[in-house]
Amino acid sequence: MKIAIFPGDGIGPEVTREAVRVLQAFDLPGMVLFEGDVGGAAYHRHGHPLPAETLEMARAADAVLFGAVGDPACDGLERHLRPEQAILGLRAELGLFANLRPATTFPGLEAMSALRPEIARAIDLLIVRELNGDVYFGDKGTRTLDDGRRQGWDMMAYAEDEVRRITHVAFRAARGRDRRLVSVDKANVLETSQLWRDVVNEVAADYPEVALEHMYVDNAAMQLVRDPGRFDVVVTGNLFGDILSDQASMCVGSIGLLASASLGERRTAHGTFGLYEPIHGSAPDIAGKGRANPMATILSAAMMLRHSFGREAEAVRIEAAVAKALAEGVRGADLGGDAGTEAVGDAVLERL
Ligand SMILES: NC(=O)C1=CN([C@@H]2O[C@H](COP(=O)(O)OP(=O)(O)OC[C@H]3O[C@@H](n4cnc5c(N)ncnc54)[C@H](O)[C@@H]3O)[C@@H](O)[C@H]2O)C=CC1
Ligand SMILES: CC(C)CC(=O)C(=O)O
Ligand SMILES: [Mg+2]
Repeated sequence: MKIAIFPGDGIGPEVTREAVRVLQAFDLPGMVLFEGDVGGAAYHRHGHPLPAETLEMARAADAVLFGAVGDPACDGLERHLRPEQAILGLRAELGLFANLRPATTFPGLEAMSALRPEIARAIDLLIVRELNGDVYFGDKGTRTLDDGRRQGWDMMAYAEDEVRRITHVAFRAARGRDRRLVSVDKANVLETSQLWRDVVNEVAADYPEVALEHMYVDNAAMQLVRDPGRFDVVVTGNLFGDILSDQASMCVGSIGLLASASLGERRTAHGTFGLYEPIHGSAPDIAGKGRANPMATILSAAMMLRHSFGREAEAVRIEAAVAKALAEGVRGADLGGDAGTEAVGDAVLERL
């Protein structure tokens, strides 16, 4: 059980610390943790956001626990040196194409949702976001047009095999849940999306037991707040999945609650190699204040135990402890309370 810990920037180290405490509480046989530099922290120490030794560390591990990257002091750097390149680079280099982002209502937390409690109560969805393609990884640049105006451009593209493999992941997930899949695209405008839709329809033939629906992303954003209960599994591209998952977090109550698993094809002794991280970023506005909610990272550690180590029982214990803490009124500042990062970690540990 080799776990690479990459805390990163801003609140990354604060929330990762609490998740590590939870992992260590199980005292699992053979669990080894080693820590590496990523993001702005790595740039300041090594001159690069994803140093070669960090990437090697990830390759040598069975799983990676990732905090967050992003440092306003680095916003002026050339793009390839910016902190965000660390997470993009890890996702690409490690072939982590499937990003699972579950969003489920916690009993007792309905009033914290940005939606009305009776609407929030029904949320139990899984966003399956493609993570290795789309406009995030296309060629990009800025150029000067003939008339002297500057133009920024980013290439959006998906190859059919990229769509096919993430669609299979989503259908398999739907098969194990409520057998409803919504594919989100913008096929009325984008060629990338038309191909996406065509390939999803082709793959659907293998899963007749799953009800498939296509939805344009603008409508999906609206439906997500109108009636989130209508969604079971959502499959979508990198950009749309990024945006919709932040939105889903506020339907649940806070971005500090949503975990994620990024998986590829590499197998470990007990599951799939993966990178596990909260869906939020480095939150520079609250960094260093001990106010970040570590629950999303703690729940990401639970996903790690489940997907990379086959430790379902321990994963369920963590998820139950978080749910219990929330049900018993433990609230970070993001949920209108005054429990600090460490106090939230303590509350989860006490309920394990
Ligand atoms: N995977 C990653 O490492 C990601 C990195 N980023 C980076 O993070 C930096 C900040 O980006 P933002 O757009 O501000 O997004 P963000 O997710 O870091 O923060 C958005 C808002 O949510 C709050 N927030 C986030 N996590 C929280 C938590 N655990 N507890 C309580 N409040 C929390 C923040 O205080 C802020 O007000 C940028 O450099 C961005 O590129 C953003 C998203 C993902
Ligand atoms: C920082 C970005 C590269 C990605 C992002 O916002 C995310 O994965 O949620
Ligand atoms: Mg995001």
